Amino acid sequence: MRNPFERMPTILTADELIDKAFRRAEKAASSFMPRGDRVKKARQREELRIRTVSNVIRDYLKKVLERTPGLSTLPQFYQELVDVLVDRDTFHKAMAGIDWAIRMVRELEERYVERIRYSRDPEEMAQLRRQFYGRVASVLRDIDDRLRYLNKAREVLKDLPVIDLEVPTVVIAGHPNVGKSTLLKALTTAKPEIASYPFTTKGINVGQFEDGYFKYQVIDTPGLLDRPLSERNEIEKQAILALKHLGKLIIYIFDPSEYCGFPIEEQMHLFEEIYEEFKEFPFIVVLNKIDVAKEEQVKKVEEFLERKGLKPIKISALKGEGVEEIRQIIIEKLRPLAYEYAKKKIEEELSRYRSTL
Ligand SMILES: Nc1nc2c(ncn2[C@@H]2O[C@H](COP(=O)(O)OP(=O)(O)OP(=O)(O)O)[C@@H](O)[C@H]2O)c(=O)[nH]1
Repeated sequence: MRNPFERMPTILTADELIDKAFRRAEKAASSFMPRGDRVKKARQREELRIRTVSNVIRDYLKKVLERTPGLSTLPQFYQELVDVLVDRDTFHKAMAGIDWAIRMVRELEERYVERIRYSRDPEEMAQLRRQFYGRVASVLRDIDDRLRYLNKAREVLKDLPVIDLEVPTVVIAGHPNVGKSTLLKALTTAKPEIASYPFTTKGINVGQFEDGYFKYQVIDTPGLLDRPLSERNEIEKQAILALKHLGKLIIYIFDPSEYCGFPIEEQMHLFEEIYEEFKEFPFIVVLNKIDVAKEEQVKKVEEFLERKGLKPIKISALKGEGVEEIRQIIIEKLRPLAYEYAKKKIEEELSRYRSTL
């Protein structure tokens, strides 16, 4: 899966598009060798200008429409993210405006070509063509606001994280410096990809691993699941909501050694918030940095978790200890889902194949 907005072209402003179309028309007219008498030549040349302007504008606007995904057709995860970044209503209006402009330009083209065909005076033809230019320019200026809006939307939307939505996904949570990215690196084979993420200044880390049959994806979203809820703004809250449509399993990491800079109590508090927020999800609770943590620190967290009926896995992500156990639990919990996803994908491919027969 790629970012659905990746194919959107840069959106030109009305004036840029007008310029482009008029320049192309002049170029076409200057290399054109019309035949016949003076009147015929003038007619052909003016008609060519009008057709070229109309084609350039309509082709470009059609490309914009084709390459802009319909918001409601996007997977839920992307819809949630899009809703915080752009206003759906304005976005739809912008698309409708473009559609309207395409039709208007086409109509003007037909109308003015016809009028030029009836004219016998080259001066009048040039005047009609200039009138056509003026009317087309005014149609485009009418939608200038919408074009500009769409371009701004594109700027943010093209930076949405590229996440494979057809692979079951594990989301890592925990305070900064507890070892989230170290564990992600240890779990996933490929070097984690740092996808940009418009909600935080840091990128989102994405890595995958395979169990021989299926793929699993692990992501770490710095800035989202590493701070108390009260510190998050609306946009971040919405981004967390989006994570709920993506994540199928949460790995929560504690650093009982407190080397991360957050006291155990604070870590417990954050855990409670995230545990509550994602209560419908299976959790794997991890105590990291076991190589440097003191026994009483480990015990303190263990007792806290025991009261909730949870048994943590003790690891050292840095030394790779316990990582394999986590991998096995992920596989055990997500394999049925991985199987479902794979089956769905094969069925889709089959039906696409059948439709080509
Ligand atoms: N001793 C020890 N250090 C570890 C272990 N795991 C991670 N660290 C160290 O802890 C520091 C923070 O690790 P990161 O993986 O960057 O932590 P993070 O949670 O991803 O941090 P943010 O990206 O800021 O959220 C690094 O210096 C790691 O080398 C471990 O098991 N033992």
